[in-house]
Amino acid sequence: MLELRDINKSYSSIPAVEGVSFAARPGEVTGYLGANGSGKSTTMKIITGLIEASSGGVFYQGKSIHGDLMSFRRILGYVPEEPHLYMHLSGMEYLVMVAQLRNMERKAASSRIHGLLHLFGLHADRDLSLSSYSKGMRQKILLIAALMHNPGLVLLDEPFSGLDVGSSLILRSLIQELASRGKVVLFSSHELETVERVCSHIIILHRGKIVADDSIGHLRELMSVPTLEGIFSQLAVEQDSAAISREIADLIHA
Ligand SMILES: Nc1ncnc2c1ncn2[C@@H]1O[C@H](COP(=O)(O)OP(=O)(O)OP(=O)(O)O)[C@@H](O)[C@H]1O
Repeated sequence: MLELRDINKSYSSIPAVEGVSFAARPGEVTGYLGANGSGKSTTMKIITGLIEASSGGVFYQGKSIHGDLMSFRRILGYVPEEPHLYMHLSGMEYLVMVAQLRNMERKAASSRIHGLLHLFGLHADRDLSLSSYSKGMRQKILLIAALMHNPGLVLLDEPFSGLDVGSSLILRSLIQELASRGKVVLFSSHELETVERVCSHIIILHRGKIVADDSIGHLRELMSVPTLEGIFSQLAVEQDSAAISREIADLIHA
């Protein structure tokens, strides 16, 4: 189980996340939702140890991740929202480099990489440089890099970004398959329809604070709203979309 206990993070004394505590359990897909700037990526980076919380702790299987960050990272698979890829490398070279950094056995890693490239439809492009890949192709490389070592904890920050319909359908099923095999899966997305289909449990952040932590079914009942979009709008959307869109159209029309 992954647990966050009272996480606070400020940038130049401006709070980005405040008092964030939740648990993500094996076998469940936990959706992490919130408007732009609500603190989702900040939380994800704190879980990976990429940035440090101002206070609070992250625990995996009951132990602080900072006790042995290297071992924790070996069981972690992370797809970042804003990746830093080495664009001069080919897809294949990049994945081999990631496998080496993870100390994966060379032959086993190679056969796993070839297999995953085939399944993600990228095998024919494996020797092209990442700079020539489309956004969706790069996203698939990031997914392969995050999953090829069979991580126990899977963190996906906007994983559907750039994927076409067919690939999104595969990823949807894959996320559920990974959870059903006992992994802890935490994923953030703005695609509420996908979240509604895939997640057993959702957490909604609003301005850095958790405003919901429950199953979608229970939230529907509690709030008497039939859809996740309705729940999200009540808890985390403050503006009147129709009024703003009219103002934008008026402004450009003037
Ligand atoms: N490196 C940084 N320096 C200063 N402020 C930051 C930094 N990174 C994030 N923030 C601020 O922290 C807050 C939360 O940002 P974060 O990227 O976590 O939001 P998010 O929920 O992932 O948003 P989005 O949906 O747009 O990706 C925002 O107010 C943002 O401006």
